[in-house]
Amino acid sequence: MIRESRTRSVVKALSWRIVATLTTAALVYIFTKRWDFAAYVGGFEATLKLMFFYAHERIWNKLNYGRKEYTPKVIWFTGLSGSGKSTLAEALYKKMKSQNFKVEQLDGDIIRNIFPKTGFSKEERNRHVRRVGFLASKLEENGVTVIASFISPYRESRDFIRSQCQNFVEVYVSTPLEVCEERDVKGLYKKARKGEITQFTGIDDPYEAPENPEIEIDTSQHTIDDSVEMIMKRIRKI
Ligand SMILES: Nc1ncnc2c1ncn2[C@@H]1O[C@H](COP(=O)(O)OS(=O)(=O)O)[C@@H](OP(=O)(O)O)[C@H]1O
Ligand SMILES: Nc1ncnc2c1ncn2[C@@H]1O[C@H](COP(=O)(O)OP(=O)(O)O)[C@@H](O)[C@H]1O
Repeated sequence: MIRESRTRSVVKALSWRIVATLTTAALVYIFTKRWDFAAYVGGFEATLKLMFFYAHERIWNKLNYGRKEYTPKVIWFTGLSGSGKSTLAEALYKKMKSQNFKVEQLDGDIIRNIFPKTGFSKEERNRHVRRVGFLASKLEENGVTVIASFISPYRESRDFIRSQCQNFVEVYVSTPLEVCEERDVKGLYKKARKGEITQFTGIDDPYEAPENPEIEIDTSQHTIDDSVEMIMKRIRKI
């Protein structure tokens, strides 16, 4: 959360005072043609209004009227490879960052590049997903909203993360397999079909779709911007 410091209030008060007092002094001079009057009125006005402005700012800082409290969340994108998880996560991250949310992004490919020995067996995927989920819950505990994008194909590991988090928002990116395969962003579906890679989610490895996700998006039906707007709208209510 961003708070106005006392110094910022003082600097704002000063800068505004200079502009406003010069205006007042100029008006007094225009009406009286007296530089001494203009200087006296300007001087008194500046001193009094500086004090009042500071007091006004500090009083408003104590009032909660018109302030909305935002609770941090773990926004978890799950879905097949190529479904659009990373694309949506990145767009949402940029949008939230631009609105000054305290937000962090975690992506399957990036984590796997850091820990390249992570495999794709059920045990390895579950271990990897639970580890990241635990980290996400710690970030959330400390006020950071986490945007995570992992295939996370098994319900048990997603449910584990849900149990660790205060506000878990499961976003099921339900783009059909045929569309993901058609996109084949990294050429992995082609390799999986040829048998050059095995245990590929959706081809020869399972994907357990969420039963009650907070949000479901099929990216073959919605643009990136619409999807991000949909998520933003939904998370404001959670
Ligand atoms: N066998 C197999 N199955 C699925 N995915 C594979 C596989 N081998 C490599 N890749 C690439 O690894 C990315 C998935 O990593 P994740 O950490 O998100 O997967 S998981 O949650 O542990 O299931 C995934 O990235 P995305 O396409 O962004 O999902 C693939 O590029
Ligand atoms: N509406 C959409 N939303 C998200 N991605 C889309 C959309 N339309 C086309 N795409 C494309 O689909 C691909 C999805 O890839 P990616 O985000 O890496 O998926 P994943 O992280 O699920 O593997 C990207 O090349 C993206 O540009």
